[in-house]
Amino acid sequence: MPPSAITRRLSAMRTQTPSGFVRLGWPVMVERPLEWLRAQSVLPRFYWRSRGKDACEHAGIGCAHLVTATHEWEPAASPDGVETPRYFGGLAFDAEALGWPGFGACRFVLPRLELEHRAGRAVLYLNLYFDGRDRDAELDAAEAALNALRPALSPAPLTPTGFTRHDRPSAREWAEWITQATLLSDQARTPKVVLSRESRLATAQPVDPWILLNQWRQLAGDCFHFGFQFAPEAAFIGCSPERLYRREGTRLLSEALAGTSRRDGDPARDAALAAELLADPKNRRENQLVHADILARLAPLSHHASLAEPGIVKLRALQHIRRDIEAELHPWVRDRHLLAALHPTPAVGGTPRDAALKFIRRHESHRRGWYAGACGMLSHETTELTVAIRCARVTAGAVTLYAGAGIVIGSVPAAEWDELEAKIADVMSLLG
Ligand SMILES: C=C(O[C@H]1C=CC=C(C(=O)O)[C@@H]1O)C(=O)O
Ligand SMILES: [Mg+2]
Repeated sequence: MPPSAITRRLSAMRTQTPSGFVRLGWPVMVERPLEWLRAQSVLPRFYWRSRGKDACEHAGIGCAHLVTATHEWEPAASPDGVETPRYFGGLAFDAEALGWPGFGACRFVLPRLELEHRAGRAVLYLNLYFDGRDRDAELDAAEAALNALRPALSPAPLTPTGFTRHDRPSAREWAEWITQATLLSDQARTPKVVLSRESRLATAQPVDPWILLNQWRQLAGDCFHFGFQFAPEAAFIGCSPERLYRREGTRLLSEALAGTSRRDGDPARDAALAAELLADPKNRRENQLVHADILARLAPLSHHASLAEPGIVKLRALQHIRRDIEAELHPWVRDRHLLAALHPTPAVGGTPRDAALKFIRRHESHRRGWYAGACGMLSHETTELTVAIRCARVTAGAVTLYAGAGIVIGSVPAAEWDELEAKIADVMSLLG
């Protein structure tokens, strides 16, 4: 139950004319936001945690305001100018080839209730949005959300479930695509195209997406962790190492994360693999095409942008080349400009963007939906979005995994197929 000061404020609002955005928060005793989220029956439900060991966890339920097109979104400020709303959601990879019922091209939600967990302390926020609304209906909806709150559950293990696996494309089709994409004629048109595979694991018993996410994130330390469930039938979860961008006011952080090799348990061999990766022409090309594109697209939006030296990101089963990008944006730049410029980057689409999208639409028979899209949190002060890779769609009868690989000159079908396997290794190890 919320403290009486909160219920009193809600009652007082019934005799006032509140406007805009109002956020009421109070401390709560919640240790594990995912277990709190799993207990709630209200949809949508979602979870977001940025990369980095000090990142805050966000869990949200219900919807106080929905944005389905980022060009419509103008960040509202509360009347006191202190609190601004935070929206959680994402974009599909390709708005012209959606698939995935219920997700749509763009869906960002201002949660009705938002749990924020930072450094062991949790605060629950109730969000109210009065613009264009009937005051009493908005207050009724807020009170109903509070009455529907349930206490957190205890951590639960993943129920073991057998599955049968079906890949689209098959290894043979994949080899044909790679051959096609690396033909000289296609290389001239699309020097890089990121091709992907859908692996559908049909399960005998339903898998709880939040239990799966909870275990998955423990294998994926230095990653963004996310989950979105808009309707009972389907949830989208994942642990991605890649930042699309983080914007703090006019300061922008982005990165080129592309180029992959496996890891080795022996530290000396692991370091040798990293050195080989940094020196390998095919992997360097994959990465180079990403940072060149991001820098070119940021140029009209920023005063200056800088590119860091290549570094290695070590994940549990693989390592990637990463080059950090930093820019100072012009003051007129909004998230809608950044999204239009940066999404999809050549780390998941290819380059040039339109030619790569055409190649993907022509060859891939599965729908990417939100795989390779962008997801995270939007707000007036800070926006942070991850590139939605290393992810799964969980439905009643299946867990469907997605993985892609950047195809450039020098790509070998069998090696790229192995790269797809390595990219789903963490979640596969949990499903047994
Ligand atoms: C497209 C994916 O990974 C991208 C990110 C890092 C490395 C990549 C690569 O080396 O091919 C991909 O560009 C995916 O995991 O589905
Ligand atoms: Mg690659």
